[in-house]
Amino acid sequence: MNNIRNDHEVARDLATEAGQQLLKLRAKHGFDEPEVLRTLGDRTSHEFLFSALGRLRPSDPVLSEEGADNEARLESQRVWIIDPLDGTREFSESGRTDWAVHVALWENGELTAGAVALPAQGSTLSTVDPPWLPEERPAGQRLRITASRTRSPEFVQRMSTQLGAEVVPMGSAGAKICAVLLGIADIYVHAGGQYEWDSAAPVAVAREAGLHASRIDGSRLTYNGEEPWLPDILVCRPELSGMLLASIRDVADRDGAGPHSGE
Ligand SMILES: Nc1ncnc2c1ncn2[C@@H]1O[C@H](COP(=O)(O)O)[C@@H](OP(=O)(O)O)[C@H]1O
Ligand SMILES: [Mg+2]
Repeated sequence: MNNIRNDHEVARDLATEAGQQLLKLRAKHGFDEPEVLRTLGDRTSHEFLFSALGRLRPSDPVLSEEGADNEARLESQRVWIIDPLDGTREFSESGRTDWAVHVALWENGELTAGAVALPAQGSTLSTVDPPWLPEERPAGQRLRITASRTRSPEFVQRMSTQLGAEVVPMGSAGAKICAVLLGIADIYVHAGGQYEWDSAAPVAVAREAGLHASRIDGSRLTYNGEEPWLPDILVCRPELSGMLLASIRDVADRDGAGPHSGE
């Protein structure tokens, strides 16, 4: 890690290294005991990231899915928000590549750096060099909405019918936001529950690349709150956001689900 120069590179290198450790763990343990593999994966990655950040950025508190909350973060101007293993369920299933490691930096109210490692896809997307978004979607292509494989909001099906869109089920918030960044999907929508660490790093990269990222009522995603609960999110190409927010209002209100039904 001699080449670390700035926060963007710290995020990228640590997420990538944690991902390598997770790949080794999968290779060593196999998939016969998924519960054991999940627990080991969460713990190994958390311990690596927590101790590396403690060494490289000793003054910065860390908010982690796997760590006890550190109240110092509420007074700090810099906080690392990490999800050591996003898509834990998929990590423990043989052959799946939709799981990720998230490392983000929050400074004075904004996400300023972030990286999402997709170890089983052999890549890390980060604010060092965010992916380039094509200026336009290919003409005539059907919209593709990626949503949770296992906890997709009820309104996604109605939304896809209304928009004539295809639904692409996938695990991990990070993998889904990367799918939008890589042009595999056009939209990621989630509602009903999530935490800051599930979206902080991928949202940092998505914003840097020029994507829209907001709550599903169009309001700001805010991080390092007293409660790290951030239950819904929309990520998409910027020119789609107005139309999608209107569609969500329409389909989510129809059954009384409302944009913030998960809170
Ligand atoms: N209703 C809910 N409540 C809390 N967390 C949720 C949730 N739905 C999804 N998540 C979290 O969001 C991440 C992506 O979910 P999904 O794969 O279903 O899209 C997962 O993170 P972890 O894998 O880190 O636990 C999952 O736990
Ligand atoms: Mg997560």
